[in-house]
Amino acid sequence: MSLEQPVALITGAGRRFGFALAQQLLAEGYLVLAHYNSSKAGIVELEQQGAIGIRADLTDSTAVTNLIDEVQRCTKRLDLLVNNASCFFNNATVDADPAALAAVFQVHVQAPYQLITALTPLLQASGQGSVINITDIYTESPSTDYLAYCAAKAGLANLTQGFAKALAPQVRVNGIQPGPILFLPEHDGEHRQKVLAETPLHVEGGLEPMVQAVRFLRDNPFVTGEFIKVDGGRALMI
Ligand SMILES: NC(=O)C1=CN([C@@H]2O[C@H](COP(=O)(O)OP(=O)(O)OC[C@H]3O[C@@H](n4cnc5c(N)ncnc54)[C@H](OP(=O)(O)O)[C@@H]3O)[C@@H](O)[C@H]2O)C=CC1
Ligand SMILES: Nc1nc2c(c(=O)[nH]1)N=C([C@H](O)[C@@H](O)CO)CN2
Repeated sequence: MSLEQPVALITGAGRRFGFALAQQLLAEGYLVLAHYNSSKAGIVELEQQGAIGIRADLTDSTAVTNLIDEVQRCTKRLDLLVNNASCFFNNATVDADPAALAAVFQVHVQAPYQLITALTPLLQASGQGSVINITDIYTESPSTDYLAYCAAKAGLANLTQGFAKALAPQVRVNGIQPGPILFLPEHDGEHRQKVLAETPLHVEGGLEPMVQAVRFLRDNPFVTGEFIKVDGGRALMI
């Protein structure tokens, strides 16, 4: 790693948005620390492009500590931390399993808190340290089908504002509130049509608009404690 090479840690980098963002940052010359839990195949692909894969189950605080230790072994600076990892559990899932309920808050609140707190010295050493937390449009108007998930994402949104105040001026902290950027394979046509009918731009956003929002928040030196909605206008309708 050269002295000037920027370094990014992305959680949940093994698939979908986290994977796409990792590839973009690799292409921009970053040393990417690609965190994952189960998506090893994506990490192998990123490692072939120069990333360093680090596994940690973010429901396990000891695993998070080990992740932090590994990051500190890999680098003396951190230019960008993206808290992307997320477990999208609905009410039925968390009602059936107390561990799933706990996981929603461990992954979305506890682990980001641990990571931001412990990695602040590396973010300060960057001279342009930036944290971007991926929340959700439903933090302000919760979905009744995902009560715990929305509460946890609201907690991450609050951490975003709190750390923005606490870490200024050395480190900026912002959030992105996605809408329907990428459906899950299990989302059937009826669900997709319903969601897009309720979305003013009537299309699934895709991952590039999210990457563009990361670049804006990363590069704008006078924005902190702020959120960008990348949702096709869906937040207007909920
Ligand atoms: N897709 C969409 O339309 C929307 C997405 N968002 C948010 O945008 C972000 C990216 O979305 P998307 O790519 O669809 O997310 P996914 O649900 O596809 O991926 C989530 C990532 O989180 C990781 N993860 C989940 N649980 C754990 C855990 N216990 N320990 C460690 N890592 C874990 C997964 O790792 P692994 O695969 O290695 O297990 C995975 O890489 C998320 O924060 C999501 O909440 C918000 C609104 C809409
Ligand atoms: N971790 C995730 N969180 C969310 C997802 C997802 O796929 N993974 N998707 C949504 C959207 O509601 C989307 O599925 C459109 O219905 C919210 N959060």
